[in-house]
Amino acid sequence: MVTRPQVQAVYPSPSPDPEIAANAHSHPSQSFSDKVLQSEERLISRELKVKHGGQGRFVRIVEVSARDGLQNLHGPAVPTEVKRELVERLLDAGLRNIEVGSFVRGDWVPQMADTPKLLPTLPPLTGQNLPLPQGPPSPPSSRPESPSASSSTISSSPPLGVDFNTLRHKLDTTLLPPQAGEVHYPVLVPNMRGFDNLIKLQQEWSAKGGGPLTDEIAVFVSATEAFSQANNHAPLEKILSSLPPVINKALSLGLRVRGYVSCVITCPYSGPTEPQDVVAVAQRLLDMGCYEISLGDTTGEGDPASWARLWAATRDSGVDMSRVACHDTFSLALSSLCTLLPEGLCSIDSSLAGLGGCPYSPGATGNVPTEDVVYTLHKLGYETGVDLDKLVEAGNWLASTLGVRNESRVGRAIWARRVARERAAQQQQRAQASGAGVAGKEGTKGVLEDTEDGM
Ligand SMILES: CC(C)(COP(=O)([O-])OP(=O)([O-])OC[C@H]1O[C@@H](n2cnc3c(N)ncnc32)[C@H](O)[C@@H]1OP(=O)([O-])[O-])[C@@H](O)C(=O)NCCC(=O)NCCSC(=O)C[C@@](C)(O)CC(=O)[O-]
Repeated sequence: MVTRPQVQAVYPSPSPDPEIAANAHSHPSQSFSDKVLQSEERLISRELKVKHGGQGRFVRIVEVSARDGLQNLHGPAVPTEVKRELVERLLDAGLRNIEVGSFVRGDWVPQMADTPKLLPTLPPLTGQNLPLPQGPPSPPSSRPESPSASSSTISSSPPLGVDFNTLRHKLDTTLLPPQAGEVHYPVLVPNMRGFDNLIKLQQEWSAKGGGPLTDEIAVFVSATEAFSQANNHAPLEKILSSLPPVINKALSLGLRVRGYVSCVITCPYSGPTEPQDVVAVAQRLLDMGCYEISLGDTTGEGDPASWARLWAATRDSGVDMSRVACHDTFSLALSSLCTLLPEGLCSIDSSLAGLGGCPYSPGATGNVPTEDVVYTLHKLGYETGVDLDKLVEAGNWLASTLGVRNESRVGRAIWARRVARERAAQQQQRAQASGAGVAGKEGTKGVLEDTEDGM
């Protein structure tokens, strides 16, 4: 019998900079953002508009902070309202594939127990043609709207009241494929019981006139026997043979099914994983009807060499498995991703502010921070459809709200610069108001130079 491991909180809870915290709590469409929008200095990512290497190729981000990020947090349950705002902020930043929760046992993973409560509160799925941050207005959705649509409709007005078309920061949308605008809210489903709970919820919601709550489930399997026992509480073969009815039922109801394979590089209990074991499990999931497989480095021990080895094995199998979920435990996630990008990596699972970990992989940190991934991709000339500035705002808001450290170095750096600029602008205003314009300008110059030089 496998007992639930005692895992210490992964994140310390430092007191965030009060000024940063105050700004992080402000609504993105409110004064701080407005001021920044007016500032020529807003676009810290302006220098990213290079086109080399990636040649503008679109790389999809699957954002997992609301599920993988929160599932491991100890202490009081994160309020459903915070999760809802998180999803809205992610949508506002341009993310479209947002994993929002799990239908697992609430007593095993308490932070996911409110998933049935959360789903009906989210901006309704609009299916096709949700406007990208910079895209043209979309036609009205033909799908039925949820009862909450009047207060939270994203097809006609974006969730945070931001008119995307007025944003000065324009991403190069000409390079984004049409499906980049589609919203998906995948939810983790371990077994038929979990799937039945989802369907029951949908039926109750539909009876009230609500629309689809999700169009995607994700099933998860380990590449190793030991992790299957720890995570799914059953032997690997038993889990694999239990999934076809779940997947068939989901497909028959029009849901798409994503497959996760965990521990693709190493297992916290059995050591290095053989690439052929990963390929064998992934192949079974694909044969069952999963539309894609996310290869999960659960322990975060992957490096460019081990990923290259696995990549070669998946390629030799003749099956496309070019989607990965790297935890960043040993800080090599970005290096690994950069190695895989020229090899055809097309989708990356990542977590806002690097939030997360796995309850069954002691010491593992969260998925690689989304801010760091987006920054790197844009820098290398790939497109994501994501507004880095808004993402950074969301990451700082999330870390501050939860009282945890923001694990995104990009997020911290960009936010610090913005705070410094804001401070400088305030100093300048004060100096001008007091009639000391020249002195004020000199003071501002000093603040900006200090900040940029210091990073
Ligand atoms: C897998 C289970 C559900 C099996 O749970 P179990 O207890 O082994 O299931 P069981 O079949 O023995 O049933 C025992 C009781 O649980 C109930 N039950 C059974 N299933 C469910 C369900 N779905 N929801 C609610 N209740 C459920 C079931 O109905 C029964 O209740 P009773 O009849 O005695 O009253 C459990 O072990 C569990 O919840 N584990 C947590 C797994 C988890 O969430 N892990 C973290 C996510 S995976 C991950 O993070 C890795 C990933 C995906 O991110 C990739 C990567 O980065 O590596």
